[in-house]
Amino acid sequence: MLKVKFVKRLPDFVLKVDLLVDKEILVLVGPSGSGKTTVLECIAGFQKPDWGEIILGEKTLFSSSKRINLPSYKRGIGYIFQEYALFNHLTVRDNILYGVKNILKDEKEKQLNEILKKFDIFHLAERYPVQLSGGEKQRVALARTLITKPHLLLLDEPLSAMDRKLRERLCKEIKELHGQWKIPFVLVTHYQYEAKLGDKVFKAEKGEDKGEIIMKFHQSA
Ligand SMILES: Nc1ncnc2c1ncn2[C@@H]1O[C@H](COP(=O)(O)OP(=O)(O)OP(=O)(O)O)[C@@H](O)[C@H]1O
Repeated sequence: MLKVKFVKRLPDFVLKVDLLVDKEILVLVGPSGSGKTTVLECIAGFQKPDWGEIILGEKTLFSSSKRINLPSYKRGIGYIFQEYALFNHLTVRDNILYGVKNILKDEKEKQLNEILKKFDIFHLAERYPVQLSGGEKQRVALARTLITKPHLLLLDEPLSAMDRKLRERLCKEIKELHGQWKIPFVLVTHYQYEAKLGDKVFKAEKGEDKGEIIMKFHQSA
């Protein structure tokens, strides 16, 4: 279970977030600049809220009252960025192994082979990211993240660079993957069609409170 409740002052508005995510897919929808990436970055530990709490399972990731702010590498979170952020100078194999530390070489190879098979990218292991299609890059990015066994997966507009047909296929893949992994997924998008992936969909809504502009995410029916 992920509990997120925080306030963060941004240059143009105050972002107020209150979300509860079980082992389900939560989608945040909103126009450009509504604070979606900021929500993910606060959960991941790349940005700091001004006030509030972020709790994942039993672990407090952030608490303003308890003065806790775990660094991102201790949060056990996987993050899929907008453009996947693969390392272009590394092969698929080395991209995937990048985050796997402190385990024996044989075990590392075993985990690598398992994940390459699972994502149907075994044949791509020695290729570089520039030699991959958009869908293949997504699978490598997912494999790289999931090999670290995160307790939560954050996806920032994972399908925005794809054509419609591929988007539909990859939407399905994300849904299937979620069924296997059984951890909370939080996906942000400004496309309505990706919202159908969500067990819960929250939409950005602008309001006003005591003369201040507030941005909140409200659950849509
Ligand atoms: N590091 C930062 N410093 C100051 N302002 C920022 C910073 N990052 C984002 N902002 C501002 O915060 C607001 C929310 O940005 P954010 O990137 O979270 O929106 P978004 O909904 O993810 O947008 P998009 O869909 O375009 O990615 C914007 O007004 C943006 O200009």
